[in-house]
Amino acid sequence: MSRHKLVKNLDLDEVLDDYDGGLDEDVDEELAPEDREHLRRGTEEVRQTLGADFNTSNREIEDTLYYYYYDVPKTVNYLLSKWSIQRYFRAPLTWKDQKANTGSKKSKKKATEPKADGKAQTAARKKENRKSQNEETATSSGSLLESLAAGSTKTHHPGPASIAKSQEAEGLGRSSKKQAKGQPYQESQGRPTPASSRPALGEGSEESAVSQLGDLKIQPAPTGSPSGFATAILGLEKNRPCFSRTPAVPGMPFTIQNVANSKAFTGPSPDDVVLKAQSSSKGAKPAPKKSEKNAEEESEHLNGHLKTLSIGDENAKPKSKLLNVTAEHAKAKLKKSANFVVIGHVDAGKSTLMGRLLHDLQSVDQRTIDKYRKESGRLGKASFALAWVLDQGTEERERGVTIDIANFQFETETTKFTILDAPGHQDFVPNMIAGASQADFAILVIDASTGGFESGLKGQTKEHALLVRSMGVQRVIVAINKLDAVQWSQDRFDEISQQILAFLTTAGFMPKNLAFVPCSGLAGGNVVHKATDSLASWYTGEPLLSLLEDYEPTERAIEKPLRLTTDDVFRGGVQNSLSVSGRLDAGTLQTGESLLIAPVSHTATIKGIEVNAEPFDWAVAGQNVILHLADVDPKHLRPGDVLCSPSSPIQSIKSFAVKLLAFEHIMPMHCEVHRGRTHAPGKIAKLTALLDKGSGARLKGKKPRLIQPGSVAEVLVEMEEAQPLETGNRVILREGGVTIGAGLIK
Ligand SMILES: Nc1nc2c(ncn2[C@@H]2O[C@H](COP(=O)(O)OP(=O)(O)OP(=O)(O)O)[C@@H](O)[C@H]2O)c(=O)[nH]1
Repeated sequence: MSRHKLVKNLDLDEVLDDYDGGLDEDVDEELAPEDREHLRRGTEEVRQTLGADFNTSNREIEDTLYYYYYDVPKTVNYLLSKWSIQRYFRAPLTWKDQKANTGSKKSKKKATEPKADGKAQTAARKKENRKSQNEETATSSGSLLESLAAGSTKTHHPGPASIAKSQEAEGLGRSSKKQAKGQPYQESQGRPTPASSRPALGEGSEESAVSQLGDLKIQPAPTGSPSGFATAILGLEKNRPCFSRTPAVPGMPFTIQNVANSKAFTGPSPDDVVLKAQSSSKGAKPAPKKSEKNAEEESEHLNGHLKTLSIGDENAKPKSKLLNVTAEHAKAKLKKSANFVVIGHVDAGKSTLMGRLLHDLQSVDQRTIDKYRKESGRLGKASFALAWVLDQGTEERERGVTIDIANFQFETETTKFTILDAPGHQDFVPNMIAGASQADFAILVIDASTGGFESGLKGQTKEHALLVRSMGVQRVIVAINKLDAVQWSQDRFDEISQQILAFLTTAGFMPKNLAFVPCSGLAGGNVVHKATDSLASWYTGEPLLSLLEDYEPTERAIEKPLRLTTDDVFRGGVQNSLSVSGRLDAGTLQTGESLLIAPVSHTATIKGIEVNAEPFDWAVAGQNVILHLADVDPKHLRPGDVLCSPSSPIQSIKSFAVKLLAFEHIMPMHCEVHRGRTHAPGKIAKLTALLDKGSGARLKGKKPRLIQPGSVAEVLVEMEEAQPLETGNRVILREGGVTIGAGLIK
């Protein structure tokens, strides 16, 4: 994960408090040589992107880079947004202005507080900030409205304070690095064989999966701890008191329709700021153009109106419409939707393939791709231009490696798809697990180039396939990629298909749920359109896109008790100081409904719901949602928490029996228990019994002292802290950066 993604956790007020007009001297001193190098290179890149005419100081660029953890596109976006706001209001605006105007109270406070006691100040501020968060959001909107009212006389524009506040509300302002570590509350910034012979995608036997997995000869995963880099960014530290979260999907995971297109101006335009404030006020509408003659009279009239306007108490308890959600869902006849995870060994071409898919579907325009081509060319990585559509982080781009799950939505005539592009590198398997936990099916990308397939087999190809199967994924489209690199050789395709088919069937996948397509993400053959290269004419089957559309939705657990595992916690905008995202695992929910947060047992009320970025009154199992919450302190919510109904709560448990497929030798040992995007420390306390791979029955004999890789067994896992887990949940056990087993809680 790129460092800037952690910045979502930061608190603007805290930074503004501390901000003295440049990088603090102590921060400057703290900078490691690589940070200084990041700053230097980032500043050069920002200057190049903005052009020689763009008027800003190096200091300001450095500050912005620092805030965005050296993310150049975000820095450019911020500076451009700021520039457009300044131009709009024709008043120079600096962060010093922002600070002076947003917090004279704070400035005074700061003057009287000794800087030496920074820690205490920070803690106090955090407490105070949390307490007054909602109040401040409303105030910021209020001050903007007041400015608008005054502005209608054409003599007064919102001052920098309002702008700064609205920037803050929209995540445009600076934040502090300090709060990044371990703070749960975040500021949001923010396909086979020819068609005739290809088997149809269908259902597989769930029970047989774990047992069939047992027949496998599992390639031992490379041993050794994750790199320092991975440990730092994945938060793999031991002894955390509760589930810690694998790094978040960048931004708000299920609202971004087109990340690439949104990059140019991610901040709101001045018009957006004004319109948002107008629309959030009760009944206020943009005023029509007025004639000079009655402008004054009308502006007074408008002032009167605006004085009566107020932003509603965002914590006011929303009323439930008491809908029968199941009936509403049946009535709505929604387009089918599916999440798919893209897996495979590092550099198999996963991101490039998805970039190609989006490009050919025109979800990303040619200009953006050209820009990426130019920028990646400058880094000597021109071949990664398509991958950049999904790999948005600076480190990801510089290293040419996907680190975190990238999330992207697109729509065809028949289906709304969410891509979960998983990292292939072994250090980032936890992120791949996070993606797989939300997937309906998988695309397994295989590098067909000479040596590429073979090294993938030794690497993550098999581990990824086993992990997705262990997590309940039954359908796999095998994209045999980079065929352009082997002259679209049919022999190569057949050889790879046979080997992968044999492996996947042994791993518990049913052949009817597997499909194979020869393709090239880089050249574009058989992705959205059929390959035009004459060397590929032997393939008469469908391109990848058609295979995606063949997906038949499975039955969702709508009738079961509500379960939503939160994927992200963030500030969802001016009116929504606390929002969460995630996929509904089971049940239904509606606006006004009360939720119980597990494991903390606090309640919250649903103030608003977004499904695939559109407002809805309800949502059902299987949908990706954003919930805007009221009646809850942000400190009670962490990514990975489970939201449920107070009438059917999930229990938090400290130990559980799990039917486990061993990936490695297993004995009583420490392990990390991964569930979706979270993981927590625990231990395998007891090896209860070896199980028959076919029937799952306990094998007679002594209790095992060691479980061999490939065996299926029942083991007892004990957690350091109670966690919301229940029968039927799937968990992955890892130790020292290696997956040791996966299974189903009994
Ligand atoms: N010849 C050829 N090269 C490809 C193709 N697809 C990807 N590549 C190259 O393979 C390299 C890795 O591509 P990525 O898309 O980043 O691979 P990835 O699987 O997403 O990598 P990670 O997510 O980091 O595991 C890049 O240099 C691509 O240009 C292809 O179809 N043909």
